[in-house]
Amino acid sequence: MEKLKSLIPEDLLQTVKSSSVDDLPSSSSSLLRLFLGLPQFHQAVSELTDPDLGCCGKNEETSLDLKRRGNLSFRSRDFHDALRFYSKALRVAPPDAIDGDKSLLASLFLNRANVLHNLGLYKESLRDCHRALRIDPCYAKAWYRRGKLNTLLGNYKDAFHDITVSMSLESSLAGKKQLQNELKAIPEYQNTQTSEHDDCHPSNYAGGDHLPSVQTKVKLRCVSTKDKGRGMVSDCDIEQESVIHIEEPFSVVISKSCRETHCHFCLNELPADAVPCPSCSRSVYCSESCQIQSGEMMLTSERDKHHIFHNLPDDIVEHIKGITPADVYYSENECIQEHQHECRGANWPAVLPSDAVLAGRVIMKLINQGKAVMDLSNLQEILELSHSYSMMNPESKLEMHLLSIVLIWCLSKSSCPDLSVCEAAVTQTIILLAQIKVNSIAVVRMKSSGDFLKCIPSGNVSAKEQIQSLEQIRVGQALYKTGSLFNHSCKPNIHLYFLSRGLVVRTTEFVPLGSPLELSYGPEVGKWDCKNRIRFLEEEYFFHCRCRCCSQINISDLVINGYCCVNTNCTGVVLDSNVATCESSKLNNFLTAPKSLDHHIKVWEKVHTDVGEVASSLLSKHRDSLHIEPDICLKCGSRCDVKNSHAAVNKAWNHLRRVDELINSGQANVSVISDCLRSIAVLRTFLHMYNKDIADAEDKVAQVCYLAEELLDARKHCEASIKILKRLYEDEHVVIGNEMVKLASIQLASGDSSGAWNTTKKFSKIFSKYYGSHAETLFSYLPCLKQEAAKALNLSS
Ligand SMILES: C[S@@+](CC[C@H](N)C(=O)[O-])C[C@H]1O[C@@H](n2cnc3c(N)ncnc32)[C@H](O)[C@@H]1O
Repeated sequence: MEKLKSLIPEDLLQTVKSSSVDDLPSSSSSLLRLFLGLPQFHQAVSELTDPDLGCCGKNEETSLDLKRRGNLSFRSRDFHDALRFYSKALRVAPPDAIDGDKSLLASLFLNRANVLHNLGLYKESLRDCHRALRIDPCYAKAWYRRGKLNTLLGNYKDAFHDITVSMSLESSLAGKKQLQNELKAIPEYQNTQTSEHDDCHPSNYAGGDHLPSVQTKVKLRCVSTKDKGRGMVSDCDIEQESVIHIEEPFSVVISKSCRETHCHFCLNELPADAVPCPSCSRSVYCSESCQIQSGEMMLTSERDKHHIFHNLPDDIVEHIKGITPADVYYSENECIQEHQHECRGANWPAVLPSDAVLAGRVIMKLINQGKAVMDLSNLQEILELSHSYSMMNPESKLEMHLLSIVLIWCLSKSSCPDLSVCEAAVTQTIILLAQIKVNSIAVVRMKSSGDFLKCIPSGNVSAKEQIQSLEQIRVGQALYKTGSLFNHSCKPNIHLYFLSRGLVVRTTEFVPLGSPLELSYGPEVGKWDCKNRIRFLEEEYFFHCRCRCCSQINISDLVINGYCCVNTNCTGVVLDSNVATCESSKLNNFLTAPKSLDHHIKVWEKVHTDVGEVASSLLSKHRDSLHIEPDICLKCGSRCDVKNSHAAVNKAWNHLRRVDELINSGQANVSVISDCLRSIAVLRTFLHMYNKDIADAEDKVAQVCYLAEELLDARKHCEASIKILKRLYEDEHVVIGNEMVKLASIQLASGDSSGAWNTTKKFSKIFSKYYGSHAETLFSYLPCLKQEAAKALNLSS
């Protein structure tokens, strides 16, 4: 991209960078004309579309080499390395390649099945045998391995049939005899289960996560609002914790960082027996059903070899046909085909940013559905999504011009020759990219619990593990057409989460009829102060937030970055100039809007009734003093030197930041704790008691104390952090739930079973408010922590 940018003359560069939506036809056609005439452009795009130049195609030689390396690792019993090599070999193996007298793919699946068997991953191994047999139904060793696995898994009837088929394919007498013995070793199979086949039907996708249904009585409506464009509102009273919306994405693309670890269709974590895309070496799926749903063919043998088994008993032939059907059943309608146009080894989907790949998927979906015309001139009217192109910064505008030209070119060259590379297509794609910026949603998962969950049995802190903490990873980016109609609020009343690639939206409070249903696009009251939230939304989403909390005074915004008063008897708050400017403009807007004389009083009462006892401890009780100025205490009016306080706080933080390194390198000990306590004392001297920095510092100290096995102190500091966070958010905010998970693990470790049990009940209630019955599926350590707490309570009673 940088090379292409350098080819644009200065005047055109300026035209593009300063373009508005109305200028797009002219700026995009000038840029397109320039590029089409430049050999450097053609050179660059041919590298993106030519499968021979790219690195995403199949390659028999590489696959054979990886197979050899896998074999060596297997022989030296390094099963993890062998698994890695065979999985890589599978990704680059061409579907028709032969190794010796066998299909390369079938032999790789079977080799991997052997490795998985040795690693104790029996179900995964069974699935790989199944895959080898679907490609080659006459693969005696695969039938044999399958029989062994089915025996281990207690599927004796299947095991008997598998070994019988293997025996029928075995030519040597000695071999037949050995198999005969294996058959005899299978326990009596009457009334035993049969194995679960790896179901490849598309309706069965996504690692088993099925979307819940929307509560039957819930009604929503899309309305036009004065400040925020269209938005969703409730069309009836809606109870807290109701599922109000579910939706499959219109299009989704996996994050670059998750390409090797997550399924490219459902975005769930990949199992050890992941299946590759049959046409490229880039995409990989958790199962055949995801592979097919993505629009790919499953790897199957084209020849029907079932006649070879004609002299076997009928029930065995049926068994064979059940496992190795000649045709795989799937209907075109059930396939999303979102990946096909990126296949055949072209490099551009691996190189272009996610926004552009997502745009490519949207365009191809609309073309495949017969909705978009070939010059894409009707794209906007089909999608009906909002965008903020004119508000974007000059660099983003230039980037979008370049990306849309490159994308349209790549699509037309690698998969859709009828697509016209013209000004209309480029203009519409630029708008689509702008729509994606504002409307696409990051699909997230909680980090695998296995990475950080160590449920500590009561009274035992021998493991030097960090306290539980919840980390999200961004696994993909998706466009949900209705989901994108929910506006943002810094104090949201709905919460969204994902089951596989499906979106679930839930209310987190009671929502009366006609109220806006709004979620947080990232910033929330309690997380950042008002000016930081506004800045984030302007930079990332290109709009100025008009939610209630960004236009009216609220206590959290006043204290989150506040300083304390110099007067030690005063509990008031002092603001620096940035925060004071933002907060006083909120106050002024509020005061000046209605003109009645009574207004001042009304505002004052409102402030006090809304924020209750905290407000009265922070602000002057005299109506006339309702005035926000930097460096002046809002309660007693004392002047404070915020600059000086700021320097002292920074110094303390530099110290606390170094503590992180010690925690991570496992060097947290008692001397670190006393240093941390000194830093906290500094923070408490200069900052307001509800300043978020103190909560963060307390949290850090709790961590250090926990690692140093000073559990009572760990608990005290964890509780201190929670106390502040409750003031900044609200008692039952999910952030408090997360902190309580930490508190419960400290309580468990210190043997406080009833404390742990009570905390567990509290955080379970909070998580259920946000995630309903999915909480325990999404956070697999929650049931574990609950179980430990219950066990500890029973033991102690
Ligand atoms: C994902 S869309 C939401 C639907 C949009 N209102 C529409 O008409 O299609 C995001 C856009 O909605 C508007 N919006 C959402 N929340 C807002 C808020 N709190 N304040 C101002 N505008 C908001 C902004 O224009 C933003 O770019």
